[in-house]
This record gives sequence, C-alpha cells and structure tokens, in this order.
Amino acid sequence: MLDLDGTLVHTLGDFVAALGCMLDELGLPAVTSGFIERTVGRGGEHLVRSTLAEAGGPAELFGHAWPLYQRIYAGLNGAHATVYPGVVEGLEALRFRGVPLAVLTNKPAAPAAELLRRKGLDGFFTHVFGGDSFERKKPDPLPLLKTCEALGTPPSATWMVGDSRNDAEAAHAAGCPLVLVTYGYNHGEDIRAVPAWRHVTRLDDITFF
Ligand SMILES: O=C(O)COP(=O)(O)O
Ligand SMILES: [Mg+2]
Repeated sequence: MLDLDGTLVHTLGDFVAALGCMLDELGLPAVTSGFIERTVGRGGEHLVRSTLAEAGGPAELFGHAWPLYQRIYAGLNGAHATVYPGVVEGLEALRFRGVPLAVLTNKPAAPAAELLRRKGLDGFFTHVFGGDSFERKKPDPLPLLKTCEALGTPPSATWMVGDSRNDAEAAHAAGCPLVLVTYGYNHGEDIRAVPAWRHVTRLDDITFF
C-alpha cells in the first residue's frame, strides 16, 4: 500500500495553486506554502478548514469553500506536481517481483486516480483508495485493513509505504510493517524521528527480499 502525496508525487505546488486561487475568489489573503506543506496529509476537508482559519476567514465559509476548492483542484490536478525520483524505478522493481500494489491516500479517490493517470502511474496499481473510500481516514487503521482485504494479503505481510506520522500511526494500529520515505511532507517534523522498519531516500531503495 503506497501513500500518494509526498510519497509518489510531489503535489505541494498543486495544493498551493488551488488554495491560492480559492482564497483569491473568496477575497481572503494568501497563506504561505510552508503552512500548506505542514497541513497536507489529513485529507482535503482538513486542509481547506485549516487554510480558511489561517487566512482569517469564518468557519461557516467552509460549506462554500469546499466545493469551490474541489472544482479548482480538479482543473489543475497534476499541473504543478512531479513524480519523485526513484518512484517509477521502484514500482517497476516491485511489479517485476509480482508484488500486488495499491494506492492508499487521504486525497479523495477520484482526483487521486486522475493524478495517477496524468502522471502515467495508473498501470501499476490494482486498487486506488482515497480518503472518501471508507468510513474513516488514516491515521485510523480501517483504510489499511480494507486495502489488505482488497489485495488478499494479511496485514502482517502487507507493507505500508508513506511519508508521514499519519501513515505510521495507521500502519502500527493495523499491524502492517512500515517503510517511510524521507522526502515528503510530515506536518513540519523530521520523519526520521518516527519509528519504521526502514527510512528510505528513494522508493527504489526499498528491498523487501
Ligand atoms: O491529505 C491529502 O489530501 C493527501 O495526503 P496523502 O496522499 O499523503 O494521504
Ligand atoms: Mg503523504
């Protein structure tokens, strides 16, 4: 199970552009990309709510801002995003070994699948699950357990590969072994302080066998 934002694709530029455009349309001031980097990873609703608060907007604006943000994001999805070095090589190596692969992100499933398609990564995965695919999101273990079910592999033999403590907490709670990439977004904290079986600087540094 691989996380998407901060693990497979560097999507910070998409979030910055979409939130900037949303704030502009709402007549609110811009927020910094540092704030956005610290805030991504807990799903779009959390990101929009936090951004409105950071920009000094009233919480009641969320009902209007959320569909507006989703519309803007869908239009630019992938335009300011790049696949991290080592990702294609790492996925090819895993596919070569016959490892079944799924994406498990807190991004809603539709833009997640579309981003993978636009970046040419969609062919690697048998399943793409998002923050709206199950009743709860990471760091709850439920989405990981459901993904294991879909892959047909027990949690103890199903690896979670992610970039944040959100992924780590979910993996520990689900009983899944964990690899963390060091280049993503970890709520502004050093990911090396989060325990994992291994920390890797590139996806093709993962060797399971
Ligand atoms: O919060 C999001 O929208 C996505 O974050 P994730 O892909 O790292 O789970
Ligand atoms: Mg992530």
